[in-house]
Amino acid sequence: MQWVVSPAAVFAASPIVPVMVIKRLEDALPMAQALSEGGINVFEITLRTPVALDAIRLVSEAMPQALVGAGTVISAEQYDQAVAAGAKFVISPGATAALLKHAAKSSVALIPGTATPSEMMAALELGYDHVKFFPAEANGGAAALKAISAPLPQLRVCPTGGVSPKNLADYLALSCVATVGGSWMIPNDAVAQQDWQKVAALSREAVKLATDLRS
Ligand SMILES: O=C[C@H](O)COP(=O)(O)O
Ligand SMILES: CC(=O)C(=O)O
Repeated sequence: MQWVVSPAAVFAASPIVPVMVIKRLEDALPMAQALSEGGINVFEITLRTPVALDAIRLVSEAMPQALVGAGTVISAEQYDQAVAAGAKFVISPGATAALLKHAAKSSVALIPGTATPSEMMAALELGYDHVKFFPAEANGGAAALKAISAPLPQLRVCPTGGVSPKNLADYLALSCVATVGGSWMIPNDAVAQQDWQKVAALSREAVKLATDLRS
């Protein structure tokens, strides 16, 4: 792969990758700044809203020191749009052969979503050794990931979907888990009220918890 920023660098940059859904473009920068104030400088801005690409562009330009990525990328066309907007990495909920092959030719890394040994093996066959386990809790949580990853020790995994302070310890205890994805530090009510202090405080608590659990 000829990726400028490796998935390993993304995983190493933060113990938590915040999954961001931005409905109002005006929220993009304050949300990213609040996460950063709390110690999180990797952002997954999901292409789930019409303003997502503009948000990626805005945050990338305003916060060049941060690693701004795109999430919920499910097609090659969206991949190219995210890259054009400035995404430094791309995350997908799934792992189609078309997307994996497209991203292998790109300069921007893809972290594909996988949920089964077969999907992880298919990703490995195409050179992907950093994947997401999605949706983590609905697929059996840390116990399932522990069992699935045992025969695939070369994989580094970011569990996402239902990860919270309650189960963070179980995931971080697994040797395959380098970082987790989650949205608990960006609750919908705080975003609706533009309560960025709350987002910053929850981010700070999340980073402290992850750091304490790892030490
Ligand atoms: O689709 C949901 C995202 O992966 C984040 O999941 P979460 O809200 O359970 O953390
Ligand atoms: C679930 C997730 O992380 C994504 O939509 O890419």
